[in-house]
Amino acid sequence: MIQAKICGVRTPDAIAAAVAGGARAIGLVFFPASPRAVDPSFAAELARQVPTGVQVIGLFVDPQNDDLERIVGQVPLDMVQLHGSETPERVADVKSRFGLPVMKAIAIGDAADLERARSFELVADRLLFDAKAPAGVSSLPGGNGLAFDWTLLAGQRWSRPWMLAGGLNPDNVAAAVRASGAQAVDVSSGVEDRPGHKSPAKISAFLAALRSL
Ligand SMILES: O=C(O)c1ccccc1NCC(=O)[C@H](O)[C@H](O)COP(=O)(O)O
Repeated sequence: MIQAKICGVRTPDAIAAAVAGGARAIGLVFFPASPRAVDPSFAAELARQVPTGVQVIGLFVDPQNDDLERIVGQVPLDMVQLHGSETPERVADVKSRFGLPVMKAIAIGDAADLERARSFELVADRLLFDAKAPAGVSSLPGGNGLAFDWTLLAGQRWSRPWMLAGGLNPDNVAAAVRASGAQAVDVSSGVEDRPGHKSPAKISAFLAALRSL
């Protein structure tokens, strides 16, 4: 089955639906401006409900070291996701300071953005290709429910595992996988009833669509 990460989870029933449907990772958002943000003590409770074998990934946007230290010390994370304007050097720094693998999110609009992504290929443990945030409309660099041209990824070879994200939902994820060649996908708003409110039914439908591939 294509691997799936359900991002921006804030409730035990969303975790249960993700795990039951075969998700390989859940994402906890530590970006205060997000409607999906969780505080670290609650995040630690949620993380403890995630069974071994399902990764818990902490999402940060241009984090300060003291914020990372506080959260990584409190929440049992398997991986850090950097979703801001972090450089390759900063990715390497976070990896060595905190001893956790790092997934770097890269906003894709055109082929030039894929070339930019190459600079992270040897330093990040995983890459996540997401749509660009709409200029002047959203203050969030991710979780905007927007897709990019999936065919930009077709035929590209990467030395690190990568995930496709951006505007995926139960109705389009199969087409997105076919068009991009993705072996792993990430979803947030496409499995919500409204921003920050995950729908267990939509999570189940999303994962069922992947199982049918
Ligand atoms: O989800 C958020 O609120 C968020 C906030 C700030 C930075 C990144 C954020 N989400 C990142 C993700 O990994 C999302 O799953 C990804 O952007 C796809 O989102 P969507 O298009 O809503 O499925």
